[in-house]
Amino acid sequence: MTTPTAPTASADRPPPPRLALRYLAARRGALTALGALLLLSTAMAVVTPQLLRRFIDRAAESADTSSLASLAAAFMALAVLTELLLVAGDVLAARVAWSATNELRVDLTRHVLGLDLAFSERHSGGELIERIDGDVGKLANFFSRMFLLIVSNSLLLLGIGVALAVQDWRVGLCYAPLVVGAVLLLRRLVGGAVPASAEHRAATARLLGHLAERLGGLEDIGPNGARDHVRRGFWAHAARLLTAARGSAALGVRWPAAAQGLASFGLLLAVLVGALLLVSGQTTVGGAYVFVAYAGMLQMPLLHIAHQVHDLEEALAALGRVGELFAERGAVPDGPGRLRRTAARGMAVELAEVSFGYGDGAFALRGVSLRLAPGERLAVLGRTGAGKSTLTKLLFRLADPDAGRILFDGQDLRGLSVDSVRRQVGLVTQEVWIFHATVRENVAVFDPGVPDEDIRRALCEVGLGDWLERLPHGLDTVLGSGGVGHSAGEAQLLAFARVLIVDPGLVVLDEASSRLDPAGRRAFRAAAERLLAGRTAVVIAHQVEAARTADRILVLRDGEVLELGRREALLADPGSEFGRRWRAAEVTA
Ligand SMILES: Nc1ncnc2c1ncn2[C@@H]1O[C@H](COP(=O)(O)OP(=O)(O)OP(=O)(O)O)[C@@H](O)[C@H]1O
Repeated sequence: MTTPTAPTASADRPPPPRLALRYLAARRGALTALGALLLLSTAMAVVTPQLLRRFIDRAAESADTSSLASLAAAFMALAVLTELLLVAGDVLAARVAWSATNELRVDLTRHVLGLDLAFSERHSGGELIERIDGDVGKLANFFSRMFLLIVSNSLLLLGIGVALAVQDWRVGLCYAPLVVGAVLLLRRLVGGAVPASAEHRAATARLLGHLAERLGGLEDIGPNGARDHVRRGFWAHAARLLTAARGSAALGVRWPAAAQGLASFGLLLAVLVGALLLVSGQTTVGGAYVFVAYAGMLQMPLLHIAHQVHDLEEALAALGRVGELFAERGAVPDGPGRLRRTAARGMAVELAEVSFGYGDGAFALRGVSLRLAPGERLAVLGRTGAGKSTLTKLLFRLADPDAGRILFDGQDLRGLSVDSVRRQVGLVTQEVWIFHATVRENVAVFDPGVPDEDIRRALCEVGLGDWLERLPHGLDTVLGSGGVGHSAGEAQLLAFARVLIVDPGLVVLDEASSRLDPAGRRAFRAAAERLLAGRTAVVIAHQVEAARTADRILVLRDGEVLELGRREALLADPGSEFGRRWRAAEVTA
């Protein structure tokens, strides 16, 4: 049986390096320019102490002031140029980082939006925000200059070593093991901090997920006295986050401290060696200065390399998580075709021996067969758990049947793209999501191609004409949190207007009016009549009253068809369950 709730990671997930290459390759030009800038500033960092050395030695030899002045001018020009290169590098790196991470965020968001209900049931909103924004944010440095910094700082270390060895091979000899030892030690310390930092991020994601979920249910939490429980949950998550953050911070400071210690040790060594060589007359004051200057410069590339390696490990972990998210597939595979409607208004709908289960061994629907001609209206009744919403999910192609077929206008849904099917099914449930956006955007669902006239007409048709008139800025009025409020009934009618704009071949109303009061239900019914007129429709309800205008009735029990037939025929049948419930409800047809 199909398991729409099971994770559906697939084997065609792009491995992290390939995923990264896709975004890096698109920025080849900027990255090459950035590499050139970094190389140039590295070369300048190695050359600068040599200029100073000459200056000091010439000054000690009491050389003429004009050559000293030109050396000083060259030094200043080099310093200014170095700063300019740094600024240009920062600007370029920020651009690359922003454009690459934003592109990745957009791609990820689009991918997540294309996934199905089962996916959103498995992941809380807070967790997804952390993955789409938090994990991707970790990649900013990776995309812009992580590798370039590792390379340029390694080159700087090499350049310092070569410059020292050229000047005095004995100093060069001391330098090499010091640097190799430092890099190995830092590598160990940095590696040790990575699991703690991963736990820190995971604890953050859990807290955000918890908060988002509880905030979503705020309306139910207050009246039901669950505030203390929510507060305790928050403290428990926050306490775990604090422990993880402390652990990560404690390990995170070890390697910068070690790098600083090593650099100080190198500086001390350089001062000693420089003093010894100077006193023994084997080097000049300028030469001794260069030893000390290069030793002082050691700390920066060591810290940078350690930092970048740390970031690289975090970035690879983040890339792995991003890759996992990209690998999520909907429970329903796309078919090769696109749904074609054969009539202008409603579609013909057919279910042939449809069975479906949620993977727990039980059937939610079993052997359901029915046919609806274009424009026919079916009311689906049944007790709780009878399989009504499961039928909705299959019609909206949130899942495919385990056995049997569903056909729209004679086309098997399995052979069609999911998107083309969902475009032809207008689904309204009791949960209507009103976006914090204008009325126009809410009705057209952000499609800028929908003319205002169509939006106004749709709103009037569902009975929201007067409501629109009263809005302070008409279609430009912002709804949702912080904007103009709306009732549950108005939200339902807005959902109807959305369906009218899309003009689907099948409309499914799933318990859509169950939260409304009698007045709201009357407005709903009137709007539903206008919406459903001439369209094929499936109306799912607990209340038998919803079958008042239906052509056909389907009564489900434990996933199986208990009764199916034309409404009048069932009403005329004294043994009909639907007829019995209809009479019990004293509804007049
Ligand atoms: N996501 C799910 N995972 C596992 N089982 C599910 C899931 N959704 C529904 N079921 C089970 O499938 C069966 C049919 O459920 P369905 O939601 O279709 O019933 P329903 O008629 O719509 O009920 P209600 O009127 O209460 O909404 C029930 O036994 C239910 O427990």
